[in-house]
Amino acid sequence: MAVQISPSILAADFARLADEAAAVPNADWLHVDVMDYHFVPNLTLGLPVVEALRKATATPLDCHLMIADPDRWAPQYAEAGAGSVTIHAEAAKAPVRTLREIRVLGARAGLALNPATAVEPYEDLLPELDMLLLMTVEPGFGGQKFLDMVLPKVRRARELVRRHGGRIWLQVDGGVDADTIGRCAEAGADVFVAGSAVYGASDPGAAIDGLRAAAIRAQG
Ligand SMILES: O=C(CO)[C@H](O)[C@H](O)COP(=O)(O)O
Repeated sequence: MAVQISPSILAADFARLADEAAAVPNADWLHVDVMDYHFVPNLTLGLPVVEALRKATATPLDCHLMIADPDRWAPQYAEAGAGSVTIHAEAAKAPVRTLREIRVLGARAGLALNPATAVEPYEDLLPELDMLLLMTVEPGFGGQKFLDMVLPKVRRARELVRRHGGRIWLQVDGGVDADTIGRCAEAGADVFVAGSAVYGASDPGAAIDGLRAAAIRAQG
């Protein structure tokens, strides 16, 4: 599995987002956390910022919608130029329709699960997905401690994905750093979101290289 690193701009300087995007030329994606004060107790950014970022960087945008009504808004993020749009299973009321709309609009379609949400009930949705995101913290804030309890679910998700042809990327998000990324990779994740571990480092590009090397080592 190819390792991909998606630095989260949640940990970047919001006053200098174009510069912060330019500081990670070796990133596979830029992870954009959209929060609405409803699905999570935090507020970040929305469509205008995604549209501006799209013009400011060639790095594809990996938009993670932590919002209460993803069925209404997700297609607009695809139209705004996001390369990937992920909706939460806990929030979506019509996930099949929404995931299909995301794909029709040319973006990759992702489904996110909170730490306490089991993956098995969503097996039938796998054909609609390009990526499954397993949260390794409760969504809402950067800088939280990685939840080891999610690792068995990462293993079970990898097995489900394997049974469905292995095409779907398996992303982990929250508390991913040089210490925890190896455990995630060993459990079967292949796309790694890292906020503090990248933008909290003195050299964000070097931090990405270090994370990528650690994940590849753990894959064996
Ligand atoms: O989705 C998120 C929080 O809801 C963030 O992407 C995530 O927490 C990344 O930040 P860090 O690497 O600092 O934990």
